[in-house]
Amino acid sequence: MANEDSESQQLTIEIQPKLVPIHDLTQTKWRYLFLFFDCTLCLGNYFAYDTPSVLQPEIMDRLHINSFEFNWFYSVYSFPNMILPFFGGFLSDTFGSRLAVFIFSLLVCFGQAIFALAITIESFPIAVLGRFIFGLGGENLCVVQGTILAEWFTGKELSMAYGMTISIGRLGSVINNILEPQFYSSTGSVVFGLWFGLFLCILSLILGLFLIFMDIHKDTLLGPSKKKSSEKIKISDIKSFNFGFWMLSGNCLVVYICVLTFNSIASLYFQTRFNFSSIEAGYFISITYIVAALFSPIFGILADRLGRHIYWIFSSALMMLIVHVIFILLPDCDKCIWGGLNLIILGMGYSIYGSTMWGSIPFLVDSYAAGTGFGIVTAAQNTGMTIGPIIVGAIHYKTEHQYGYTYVSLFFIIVAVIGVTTASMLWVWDRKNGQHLFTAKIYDSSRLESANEQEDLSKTLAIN
Ligand SMILES: C[C@H](NC(=O)[C@@H](N)CCCCN)C(=O)O
Repeated sequence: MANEDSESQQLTIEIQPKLVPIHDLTQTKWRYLFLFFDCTLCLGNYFAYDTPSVLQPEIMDRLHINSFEFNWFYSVYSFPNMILPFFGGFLSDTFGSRLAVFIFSLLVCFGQAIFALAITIESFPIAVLGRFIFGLGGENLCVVQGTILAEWFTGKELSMAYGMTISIGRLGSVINNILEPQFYSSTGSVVFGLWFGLFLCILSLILGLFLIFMDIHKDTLLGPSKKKSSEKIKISDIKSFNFGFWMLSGNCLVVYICVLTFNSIASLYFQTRFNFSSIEAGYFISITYIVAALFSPIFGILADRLGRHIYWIFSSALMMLIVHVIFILLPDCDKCIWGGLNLIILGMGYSIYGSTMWGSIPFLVDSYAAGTGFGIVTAAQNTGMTIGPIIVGAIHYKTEHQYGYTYVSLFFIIVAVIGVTTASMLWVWDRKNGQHLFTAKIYDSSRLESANEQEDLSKTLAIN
């Protein structure tokens, strides 16, 4: 009997630290419903962002604009976002992610409504204004999407969760590429597709409201937040962000150039080098996003299981380098598929990078500064998205007559080498500074404190 007693006591003591309060929704299956709402938050944005590029000749025709003017639709989106996501992330840390979700979702809808209206009434300046407002909301919404997710998913499922958001987002891009030309061919007008984009943005906003309600409910069940004043973000805190975080931001800037900037020129690239028609090239360039939509969650789950985020980041940066070296070595050919196969490697590298890089931010900044962290990395990404196409365009313009795409490929190789170098520097830094990117330890002092409190409680129970 005495023996049994001590056995049951031992059992209680062993289980105690693993017990979690059932009123913490982030520890229940409800978190997957939350993940669903989080994934759909940017769906409308991903879809509508890519619409002009799919309907470029038709929109240019309708508004009587040239390709330089058309590019304004993308520049006014990316250029302000070299800075804005930083403020968006800061706003989300200061006033809370829920208010930020609401405001940025409204801006996305408002911007897309203005853009669709402008194309309907054939006004170029109003269309530019619409894209600007759409951009104000769009990138910031994706910042909050990442920030709020880090509050619901801890280290062991974080990369899977980010992988899912990329998967659904890029699915939005692929659906746009497929649906928009169909809408155009069946209605004979670009207008229907643009209003459909608004419908998706409103749908994302409505599902976003469910996400807000779930988050409020989570906090109500947990009781009042015990955030100390020292845990509130101040602008000056940015100075104390560690070297690893800045390396990750620089790495994001260059690696995304290797994927997204390349993707933006890939249609013409495939038509020129491999002699495909624009429709065939369109199919090819979808490969990168289709692979990303399929594989991002899978690589995310693998990274969650195995940890070692820094290995994944390094290998994906290396894959970008391999892809662009293959492209420079590949001879021009008539309708050969090698370029398409190379895009599968690019899509794989992108899936690994997207799910593990964004998922690494909470391992490098304190949780109360997560929004600002996501904002800075997104601002870095948009800097790449703004300068990358300008440099590539200039190189192509100057060298295409004599050298075709050789110098453009060389540029991508140099950028990929910077990607591999920054990933290596991040690796070395991480080894010397707690190995957060190796063991997937959340960089969050408040959670560490509560873990210590729980440990103390279990020790007290064991003694009693
Ligand atoms: C996850 C990552 N996110 C982004 O690139 C964001 N800048 C949002 C882009 C949405 C379209 N404007 C990604 O998609 O890889």
